[in-house]
Amino acid sequence: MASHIDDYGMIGDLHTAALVGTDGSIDWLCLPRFDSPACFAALLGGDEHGSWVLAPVGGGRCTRRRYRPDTLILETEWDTPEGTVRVIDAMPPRDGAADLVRVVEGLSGRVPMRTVMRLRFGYGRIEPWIRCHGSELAAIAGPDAAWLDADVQLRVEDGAAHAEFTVGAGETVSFGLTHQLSHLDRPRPPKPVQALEHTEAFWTDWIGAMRYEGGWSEAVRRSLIVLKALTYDPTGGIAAAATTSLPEDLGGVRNWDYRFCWLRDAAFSLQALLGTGFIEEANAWRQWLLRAAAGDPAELQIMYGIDGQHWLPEQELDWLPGYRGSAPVRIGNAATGQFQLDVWGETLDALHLAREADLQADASAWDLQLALLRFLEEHWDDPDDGLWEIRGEQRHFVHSKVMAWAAFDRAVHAVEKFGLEGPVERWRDLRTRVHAEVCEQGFDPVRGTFTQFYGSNGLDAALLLIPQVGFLPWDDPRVAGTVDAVQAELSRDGFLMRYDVSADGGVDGLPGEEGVFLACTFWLVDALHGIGREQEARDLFERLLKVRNDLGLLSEEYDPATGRQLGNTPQAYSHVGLVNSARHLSGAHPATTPRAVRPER
Ligand SMILES: OC[C@H]1O[C@H](O[C@H]2O[C@H](CO)[C@@H](O)[C@H](O)[C@H]2O)[C@H](O)[C@@H](O)[C@@H]1O
Repeated sequence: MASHIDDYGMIGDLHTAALVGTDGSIDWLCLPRFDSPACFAALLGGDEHGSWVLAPVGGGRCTRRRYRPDTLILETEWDTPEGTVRVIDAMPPRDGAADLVRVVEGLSGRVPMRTVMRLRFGYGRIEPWIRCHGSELAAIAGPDAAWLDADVQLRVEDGAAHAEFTVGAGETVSFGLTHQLSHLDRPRPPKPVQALEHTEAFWTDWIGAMRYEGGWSEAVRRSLIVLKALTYDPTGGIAAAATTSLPEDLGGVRNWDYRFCWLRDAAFSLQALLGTGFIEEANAWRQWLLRAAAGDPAELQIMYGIDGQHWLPEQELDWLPGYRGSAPVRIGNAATGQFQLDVWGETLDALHLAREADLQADASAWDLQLALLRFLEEHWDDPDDGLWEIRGEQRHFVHSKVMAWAAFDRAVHAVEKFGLEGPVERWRDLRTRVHAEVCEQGFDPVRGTFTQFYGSNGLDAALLLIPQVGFLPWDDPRVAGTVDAVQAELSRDGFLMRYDVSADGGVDGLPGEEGVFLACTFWLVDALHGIGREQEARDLFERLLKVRNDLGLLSEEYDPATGRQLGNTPQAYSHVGLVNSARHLSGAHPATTPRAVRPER
């Protein structure tokens, strides 16, 4: 059975990521990219779907683990009756082919170890043809080929590579796995020790460019490393998470594929990266966006593949039973075809933020903005599916309209502040119209709160963003009323649901419940801080920090009843929330002045 979601640590090479359990088992790895088929898919099934165990013979949970400071190198240690042993796992930044290195270090005594590497390509379905000679193994099936080089003799049994060995204090035993497309030549095998040195230098150098001097620095650094690790380096596209189909409702059907780039999530990531000085990543994402969204603005999708791919059809993998029985397992995402009005606002806001942050001028960015605005002028008053991607009836979501307001507002500012050309009078009028409509139809004066959609009985956590985007000032009584109402109706043990799944007769059209949404709870931190309830904001932030696993990782959701994380992991949305809340609580420089804290690297 797969481990608890929060028992997994991530290693990655800026093209893909692997999840390593506290038991030393790698249960998830898609090769060669985040969105490729998995070759280790035990996360969504059992060992028969592919995994790689490297642990003491006695097995069990490790005694402790950590990332090497400021890196994505994972060190897992076991104290056993025979001695203490450490397994170091890393994926060196890609240099041609994908490498995964595992180095066993004896720390004391002599510890008997075992490894079983069961490669199953095609999401656990395809057993490769394996050849093994001594300490080398080659596996091939369809488009995939992989090679394992070990310091110990390997044997093949039951379609998997096995080895048993003993490691003494001061000794090391290394394993290097390389993947390549099967029609290409075998790449050079990794040299594990040099690979670790290279990986360490890469990450420490990268995070060394951070310009953030506020509180909770350790947690912020870790979250930024996660955001970087979820970025597909060749294109700058940012994956929403490293996994598919980890359930929002354990045992339920709310299982989705997050290995794609949502414009919304990426726009939030951009705020966090710009706000901490990472200009290059912001620039790369903008270029990704300009390529992905090129074409007819009416065809703008809410998400694309990490390379800008448009077609992401949703399919169910019926041979995988799902994480602890949470079926179906889905790949692709039908939300791609949805109309989510807020995405125009978030995209235009992100491009505006980039311009304010002085990112190298790019004329095509303004051309894209103009095209998006032309579409928005015609469609801002259409009902949509909203940012929660409901699969029920389309509605006039308040958050969507607020983001349409933000889009017109940023357009007006672009003309006023940067002298760009556009129909500014028309945008000013639209800005006023949208604002008036939202205040009239999206606000319930009896309850003193904005509502989830026009005429709704329900609320949603996205209403907390109203003052953040500048739609109303923090001291407006309607803001305080909304914060109170959202907190009262959507809190579970102090954490926030994104909406009440039962309100308005089941707004999302899906069966089952779900956990509290971590990004939304960070928004509550920001809202409490914004309306002056400082201590409450800090206390909630501290509680959220405790939800992180021992490695500082957050998935999408959390179940306060079991104290376990839920949903895809690690999730950019949640880590962005952490970084932005830390920045807000620290009074750090706004995202628009990233160079203000320290000079550029
Ligand atoms: O449960 C409903 C929806 O859940 C997913 O969407 C959520 O994740 C997205 C990526 O982080 C985020 O942008 C969105 O706001 C979230 O609601 C899922 O991808 C959808 O298909 C699903 O309908």
